[in-house]
Amino acid sequence: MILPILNHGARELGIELSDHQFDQFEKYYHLLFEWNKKFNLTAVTDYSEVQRVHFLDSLSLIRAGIVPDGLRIIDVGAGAGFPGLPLKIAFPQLKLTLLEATGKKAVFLSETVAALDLDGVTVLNARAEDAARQPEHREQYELVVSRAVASLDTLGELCLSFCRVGGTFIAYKKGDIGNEVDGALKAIETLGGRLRFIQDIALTDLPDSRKLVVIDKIRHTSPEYPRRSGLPAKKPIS
Ligand SMILES: C[S@@+](CC[C@H](N)C(=O)[O-])C[C@H]1O[C@@H](n2cnc3c(N)ncnc32)[C@H](O)[C@@H]1O
Repeated sequence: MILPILNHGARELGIELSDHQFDQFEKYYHLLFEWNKKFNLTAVTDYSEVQRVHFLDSLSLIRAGIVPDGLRIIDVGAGAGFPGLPLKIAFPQLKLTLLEATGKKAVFLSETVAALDLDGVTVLNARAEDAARQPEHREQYELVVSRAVASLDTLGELCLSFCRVGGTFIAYKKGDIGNEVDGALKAIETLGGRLRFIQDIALTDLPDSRKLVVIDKIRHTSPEYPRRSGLPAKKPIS
């Protein structure tokens, strides 16, 4: 089964998917659709739209010049699995942690990982503020990704302490983010990061000004961060 929009967009990104990988995406779509009847996992359930705004958008990461295969990666606030799970399907060698605070979403993620027979995936039902203090997660990841979780200043605090020095944090964003990025520079610097660049996605099937904010981790994050649960969103570092 070939998902036509995903197929077209993946090729535009230079990603060649096998029949098995298309089958996994197809199964993922059906699980999302079925679970969404009982729990609100996503507002987007149309077959074409899921391929565009969930699957393809997730894979657009490689426009940042990073091929994630083999990397240790964490998706902070994974929700129904975006962008982490499409990346894992497309790049099976990566070692993925899906971090999600809401219990029922974490159950969906665990069941989907099992149904798709994916190995090397850990589902962590926790808040970022707590998980980032655990030694097995703190500064352990070469790549940290997050989409639609918080504004960049808050997100920096939730994400940068997972990233090892020399690693990369990539935030998926959309629209005019100039002010948001300017307002987050102090927080990023305080947390040991440095903005490298902002990459426009500009795919034929994703024309709505999506962007990747690419941040290098250049110094250790001070142990005082992240602050206790809720504070990064309530009082972003400024
Ligand atoms: C709008 S959803 C986006 C989900 C997914 N990343 C996507 O793009 O479809 C935000 C998710 O982040 C989770 N979240 C928010 N704050 C979090 C935190 N501090 N730690 C862990 N998860 C968090 C929420 O439970 C929710 O599932």
